[in-house]
Amino acid sequence: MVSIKKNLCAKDQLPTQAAKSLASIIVASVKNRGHCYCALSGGSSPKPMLSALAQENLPWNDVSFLLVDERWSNEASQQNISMITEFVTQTGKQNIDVFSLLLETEFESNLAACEQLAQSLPQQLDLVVLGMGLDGHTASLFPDAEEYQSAMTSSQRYVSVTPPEAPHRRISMSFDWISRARHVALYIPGKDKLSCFETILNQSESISPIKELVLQAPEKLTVFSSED
Ligand SMILES: O=C1O[C@H](COP(=O)(O)O)[C@@H](O)[C@H](O)[C@H]1O
Repeated sequence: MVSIKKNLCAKDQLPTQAAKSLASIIVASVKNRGHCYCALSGGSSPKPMLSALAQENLPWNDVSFLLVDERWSNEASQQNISMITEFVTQTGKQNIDVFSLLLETEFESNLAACEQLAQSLPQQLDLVVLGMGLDGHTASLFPDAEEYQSAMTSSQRYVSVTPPEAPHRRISMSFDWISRARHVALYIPGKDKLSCFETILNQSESISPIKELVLQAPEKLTVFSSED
């Protein structure tokens, strides 16, 4: 099996430790290239880590944040952008660059607007922070969605995905854009997510965007998790 970097620690230490590692990637990107483009995932797991990241001494005005994926919902509590807005508020800094994926009122024209926005950003992002659902999806690349294969092979930067089980239609970074990033962090706190990750990797027949990432870009990937 391919070897990947794994940062495992106690669950209560994970948010701070992961935030410190991600902060050093952000600082190095700004030092080397003058700016850092960082894509963040939604869901509930990253919240404590983002609160810790907000306390780091970062060159905030040289960082742009965008979303790995978004849920097509009118309810703010369901939208991934709410989590980033909260994170930015926690930094206490003004004028941090954040790109929303909720730009238009109709889904297809919104997707086109997201793509246009994404095309104005670098082809190689500096850092993409992924999460993972216990069904094995990452970003909004759901293996059981009809659009899965096209989302995995599309050269568009954002794609449309309709998960059959999970709520809301989604706008997701394509596998292609994710896998081009300089660094990809997979933030999966807790033993359930860690064991789901290991099962996916060990099952020869599993269809999974995470397995594809491990196979196609292992050198970019760092897994942050905990065994408790
Ligand atoms: O729906 C989503 O789920 C995953 C995992 O979320 P979590 O609540 O288990 O942390 C997330 O990475 C993704 O961005 C989100 O849209």
